Amino acid sequence: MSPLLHARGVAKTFGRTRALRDASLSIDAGEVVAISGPSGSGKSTLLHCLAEIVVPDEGEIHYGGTRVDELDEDARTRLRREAFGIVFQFGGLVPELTAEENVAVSLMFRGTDRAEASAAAREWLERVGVGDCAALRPGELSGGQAQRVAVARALATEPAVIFADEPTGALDSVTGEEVLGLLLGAARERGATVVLVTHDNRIAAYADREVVVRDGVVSDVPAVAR
Ligand SMILES: Nc1ncnc2c1ncn2[C@@H]1O[C@H](COP(=O)(O)OP(=O)(O)OP(=O)(O)O)[C@@H](O)[C@H]1O
Repeated sequence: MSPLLHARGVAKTFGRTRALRDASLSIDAGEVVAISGPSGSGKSTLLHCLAEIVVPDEGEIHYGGTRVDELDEDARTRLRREAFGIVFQFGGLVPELTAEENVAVSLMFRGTDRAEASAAAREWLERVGVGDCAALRPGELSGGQAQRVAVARALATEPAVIFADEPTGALDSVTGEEVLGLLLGAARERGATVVLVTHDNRIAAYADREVVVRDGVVSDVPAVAR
């Protein structure tokens, strides 16, 4: 079986910084993979390349057997909206929108009408334990509440892959583990794939597999050879 996500020889430079030099990684459908490594080693850049947020300078990214790093911006945006859910360290919620609207918007981008999207958003907020925050804006939420809203937003579209960049990094350890538990519980229930960046060993231990980035290099044994 070919992997769901596959990076081969990916390199990315920002100005004079070589963020990634040679990253190769294969992820199977339904796997929960932690990307760990020292600060500045290129973890987030790798996640952003896999999630089609950043285009690599060299190398290839394949998703579902199709090469996706060469798609144009519109096609990559469509892929992100249709197949991916993304959780950032600080939530990345839109400050002007309420919690409910933040979640509903991701569904509306996919064509769900407003009433249905709002109802689904309220349901997801309930599921992650912040149903009573639906009418609040991100500035009125605690860090843990905001991150639960971000998790609801990422899960609401039922994506095939959830990318999470230090999703618990801004939270205390108990809240962080609760938020991670919600994210992984919902993902595993649906057989979704999760790619999680973390520098925290305790968080990485929740994954099926951990890959380490060092100085922009990742070497990973393809799933078929393990
Ligand atoms: N948009 C950017 N512009 C300029 N430099 C960047 C950009 N993104 C990343 N870098 C640089 O690339 C290198 C790798 O960054 P990256 O964020 O991928 O590392 P990381 O392993 O996720 O780090 P951390 O654990 O500290 O978040 C760093 O030196 C960083 O400063």
